[in-house]
Formats: sequence, structure tokens, C-alpha cells
Amino acid sequence: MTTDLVRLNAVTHLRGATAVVSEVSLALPPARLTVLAGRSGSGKSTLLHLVAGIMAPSRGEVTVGGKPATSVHDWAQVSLLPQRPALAPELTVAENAHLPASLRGRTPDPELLARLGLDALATRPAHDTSLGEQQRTALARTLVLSPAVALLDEPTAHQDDEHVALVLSALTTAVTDGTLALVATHDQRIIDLADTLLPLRSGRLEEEVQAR
Ligand SMILES: Nc1ncnc2c1ncn2[C@@H]1O[C@H](COP(=O)(O)OP(=O)(O)OP(=O)(O)O)[C@@H](O)[C@H]1O
Repeated sequence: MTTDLVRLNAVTHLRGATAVVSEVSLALPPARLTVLAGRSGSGKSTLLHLVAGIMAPSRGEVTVGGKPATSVHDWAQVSLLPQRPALAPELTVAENAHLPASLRGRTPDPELLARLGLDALATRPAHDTSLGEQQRTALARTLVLSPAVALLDEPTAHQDDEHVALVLSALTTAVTDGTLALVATHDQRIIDLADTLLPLRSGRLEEEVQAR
């Protein structure tokens, strides 16, 4: 019996004739902070999108909980924080952050917005907030259902130091509560917290590092 939640088996993804992900195999258990590190263009976002099931691999298999990633359409299973927040601009910060919970009649954690420094903005339309605030709203939306797998693309990219601390705290809380967080980042502050570091170079996985 395996406890691995996310598995990639010899995954290659082509853009035209170019392999932007090459022969990647890995197995990730729940409740870990796993960081995908690598230069710009090394394939980090593509790999997250493959696990999110937004795209199918050109070759190989990606599974979440034993099922093909492309067949998983449940935000409580797999939830993605994209590089661009992609909020509904006319909805408020709270409505955006709570959307996955509202859609299934669940009551969101009342502390979630406050933990991400968003409580004072809860009733403001998302289009009237800063990029950093939008990113934290999108992070709240990603975490609101306590997903089994949270895929986070550069979650601190638009944050100042004070708000980076809030993002890191939300991340570690989610992992302690059982979420597998797979984070694409260059941010050393997240890398320092990682359980596992997966270095990507030109779409290829270098040797996995057990960070803690
Ligand atoms: N829609 C697309 N069409 C063609 N090529 C693409 C497309 N999206 C990404 N690529 C290419 O795929 C490769 C991997 O891109 P990807 O966005 O996965 O890298 P990344 O490591 O996430 O980079 P960054 O840190 O800059 O976000 C790059 O060479 C990029 O130019």
C-alpha cells in the first residue's frame, strides 16, 4: 500500500517540439511542504499545471490519489494558486476567498481572512485592491477547503516582508493540518521551511533534497 498522494511517472510535456518538462518521476506524501525550485523558464508552472490537471502530459502519467490528475475536479482535493490571482473582479474579497466553500454550502474558517491580513478589506470589491492583496485573497481561496493538495505558484511574489510572514504562517498551518503543499518559488524564506526540495533544471528534476 502506498501513502503517496501525488505521483508522476516518467512525465514529459512538449510545447511544440520542445520538452519543457522531461522524464520527471516523483512521489509525494500528504502533509509536506515541497518546494519546486529552479530558474525562470525551468518548467515549474508547467509542472504545477500538470498536477492540477489543467493540462495532460504529452507522455507519462500524473495521478492524484491514484486517479489521473485530469479527472480530479474537486477543489477539496486539488487547489491551485495561479501566478496571476484570477479573481472575480466584481465580487468582494470575502466572496472571492470563500467561493469554493459557498459553492458547496460549507462555512469557511472565520479566521482565514484575518490570518492573511484581509479582514479590513473583506467587503471591498477585488478590483479595488492591490496586487498583493489580490494574491492573498487568491491564496485564501486556495486554502479555504483545506485541500489535500495545494499547488502554489510563487505565493510571495507580490508581498512585502510583513505579509510574507502571514503567507508563510498560512502555509505551515495548512501543512500541519494535512495538506500537501507543492510550491514553485525562488523565495529563500519558503525554501528554508521546506520538508523536501525538488530542483528543476531545463525541465529535468535534479536529485531530490530532504531539507528537514
Ligand atoms: N503557452 C506557452 N506556449 C509556449 N511555450 C510556453 C508556454 N508557457 C510556457 N512556455 C515555455 O515553457 C517553458 C517552461 O515555462 P514555465 O512557465 O513552466 O517555467 P517556470 O519555471 O514556471 O518560469 P517562471 O519562474 O518564469 O514562472 C519556458 O521555456 C516557457 O517559455
